[in-house]
Amino acid sequence: MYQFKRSIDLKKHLDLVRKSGKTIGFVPTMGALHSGHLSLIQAAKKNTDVVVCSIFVNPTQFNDPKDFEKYPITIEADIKKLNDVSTDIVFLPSVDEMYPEGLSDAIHYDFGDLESILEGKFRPGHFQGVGRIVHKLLDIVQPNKLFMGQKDLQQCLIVSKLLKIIGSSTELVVCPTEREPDGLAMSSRNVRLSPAARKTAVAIYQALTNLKNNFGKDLLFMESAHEAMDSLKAKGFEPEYVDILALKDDMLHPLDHPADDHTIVVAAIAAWLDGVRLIDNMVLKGKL
Ligand SMILES: Nc1ncnc2c1ncn2[C@@H]1O[C@H](COP(=O)(O)OP(=O)(O)OP(=O)(O)O)[C@@H](O)[C@H]1O
Ligand SMILES: CC(C)(CO)[C@@H](O)C(=O)[O-]
Ligand code: BAL
Repeated sequence: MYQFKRSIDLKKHLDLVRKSGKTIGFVPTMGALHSGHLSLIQAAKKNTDVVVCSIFVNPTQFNDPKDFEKYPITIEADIKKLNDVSTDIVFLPSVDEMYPEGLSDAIHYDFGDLESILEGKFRPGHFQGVGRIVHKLLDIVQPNKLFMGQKDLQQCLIVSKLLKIIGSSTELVVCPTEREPDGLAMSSRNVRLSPAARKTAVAIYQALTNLKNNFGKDLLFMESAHEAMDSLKAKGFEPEYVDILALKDDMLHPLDHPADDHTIVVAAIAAWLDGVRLIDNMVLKGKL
């Protein structure tokens, strides 16, 4: 596996890859890799010739400095895991490499209403930071396909919008959420849960599954969401949102009327447990 720290070196290498007629798949990550990340690498390997994974804990997308400080870093183990699944290239830039202009000097992306709901509402500035770093990484890697996880569904929609804003021809491939055997969505932040909280954490998945099983049985979406919120609170969570939404035209809309046959319906949850913020979502109706 090739390792690059400088974008100029990675760019030169990828120019040669492109000249040889090979396609490039890209999996951006913040490291602390788990099987969810590795499933993205596998999808990229299936669909493209040369797979690039980046590991960069991007400071500009953290609205909470404590979250940034505590973000798990396991570089040696990450490199081993990437090697084990025969990743072609890992890109490990420094903050100075990615932000020579400094952290505060940012351009603004117009993501519209998508930026002010769900994650955007509770993590102000988060998606501007995601847009800024993904834009930079895309300029360096120029992949044919970009692989991202459904666990961060809103992030996928933001990146889809970013690709349009910057006129990129890269295709976004959204991959399914990998789960632990009990159903908890794999996430780098799970390692920060105490053993007791780790057991409780599965309630998020259970709440989503309940919403899915009950969807369509009545028209009381709001009530179902409130019940899910209350049951999470009773188990010791501090939920930020439990929302049921319609996915249309790369936008999530509040579902305030019965969904027609073509509408994709999604439930999304964010909740704090044991000082860790967990997110997950599930399609209740239709297919992404
Ligand atoms: N369980 C999962 N299944 C599939 N893809 C995932 C999963 N978890 C994360 N990803 C995807 O991996 C990519 C990198 O995500 P990231 O490095 O932030 O990991 P993470 O586990 O989501 O971390 P955290 O949940 O702590 O933010 C993103 O596209 C993300 O959606
Ligand atoms: C896309 C990303 C790598 C940008 O830093 C990050 O938000 C993530 O890991 O999901
Ligand atoms: N997995 C999305 C990136 C973040 O939580 O900052």
